Amino acid sequence: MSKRNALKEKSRVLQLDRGEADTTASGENLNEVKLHDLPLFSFSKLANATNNFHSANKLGQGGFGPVYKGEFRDGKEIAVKRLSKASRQGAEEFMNEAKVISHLQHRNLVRLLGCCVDGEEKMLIYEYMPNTSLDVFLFDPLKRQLLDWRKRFNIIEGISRGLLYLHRDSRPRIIHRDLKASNILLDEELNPKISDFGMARIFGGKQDQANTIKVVGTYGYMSPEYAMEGRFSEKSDVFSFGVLLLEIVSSRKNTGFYHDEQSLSLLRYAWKLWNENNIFALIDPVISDPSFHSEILRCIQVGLLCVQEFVRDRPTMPTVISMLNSEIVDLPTPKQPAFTETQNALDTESSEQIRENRSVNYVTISVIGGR
Ligand SMILES: Nc1ncnc2c1ncn2[C@@H]1O[C@H](COP(=O)(O)OP(=O)(O)OP(=O)(O)O)[C@@H](O)[C@H]1O
Repeated sequence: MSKRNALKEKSRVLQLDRGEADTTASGENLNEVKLHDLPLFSFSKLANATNNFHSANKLGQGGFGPVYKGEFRDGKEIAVKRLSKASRQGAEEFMNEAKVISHLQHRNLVRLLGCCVDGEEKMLIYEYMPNTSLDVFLFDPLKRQLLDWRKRFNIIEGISRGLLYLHRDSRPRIIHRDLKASNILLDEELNPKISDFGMARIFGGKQDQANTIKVVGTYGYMSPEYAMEGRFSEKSDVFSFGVLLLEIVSSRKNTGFYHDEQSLSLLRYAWKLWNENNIFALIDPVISDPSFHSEILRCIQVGLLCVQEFVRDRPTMPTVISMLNSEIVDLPTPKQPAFTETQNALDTESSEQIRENRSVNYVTISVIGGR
């Protein structure tokens, strides 16, 4: 390799400067990510685009640092995630995100436009999503009225297609592990894009499940086998998708939702209504036009199938899509969802403790895994 090419190659390697390298069992260096074909942006270009990372340009704060809105001279808008130097966890997620998303391209995944590596500075540059994230619409009394049923169904379909791509069509295959409303970004036409791959895992060859003692994810969206045993697979993402689907239909958060004096999670409430033959009561009145009822009911039933307690009972994403499109006409009757029978560890006061342990939006529940 010529000196010039070697230099170019070096600049395409993101490195964490923290002494000894962490490696995987196969010897892969986790502190180094090779970003072939990913455009590099200079620090000065990004500083210009974001008005020197001005606080007025700040879109929010994620697990690995602030996110800024920027605009290039030609008018192209971007979102810049800047790795904050303080957080080691953030640095790991940053490297993971760069590694995972630089391989992916799908219209329902947020697009990574490039990166910046300049001394201590590390940034990832994304297409800008003017409507921010789904939670901002869904859980706001005024904004949710902008989401009629057609738009919501389009969002459900888009997320399911993005997830199908990750599970079955992308190379390598990906388990997202943190699917939730705040990780679904919306473009100008409210089309959904799955984002935040900081916790995603790459699955090789025929691998269909993995274990971890470090459970990362978000309270309310994690499947029982993942939250309690650290076991994750396509089906743990399917569980999160089911929670998300029920949230989209009801405009209610799975967590922090209380019905009457009893505290019921959304899953419990949905299951109660299902058993009382009163499932239409779950539908957000904003979308409750009787002409859509059969389509909405189908979506609720798919959602309930996805959140079933046992992994084997939950559908895969190809089946979910066939069910949503009515290619499968007769849907199975859902069995009991997870976290609905007894007061579960994730559903009682101990969840308060878990919430307190949350750093921004994720939890580390290694205790529940029973090391
Ligand atoms: N491409 C983008 N376009 C517009 N806004 C974005 C974009 N990416 C992120 N944001 C906004 O920036 C904020 C932080 O995003 P980020 O993905 O870093 O963290 P998060 O998902 O909110 O939290 P966590 O990383 O803890 O899960 C969010 O409020 C999101 O709405």
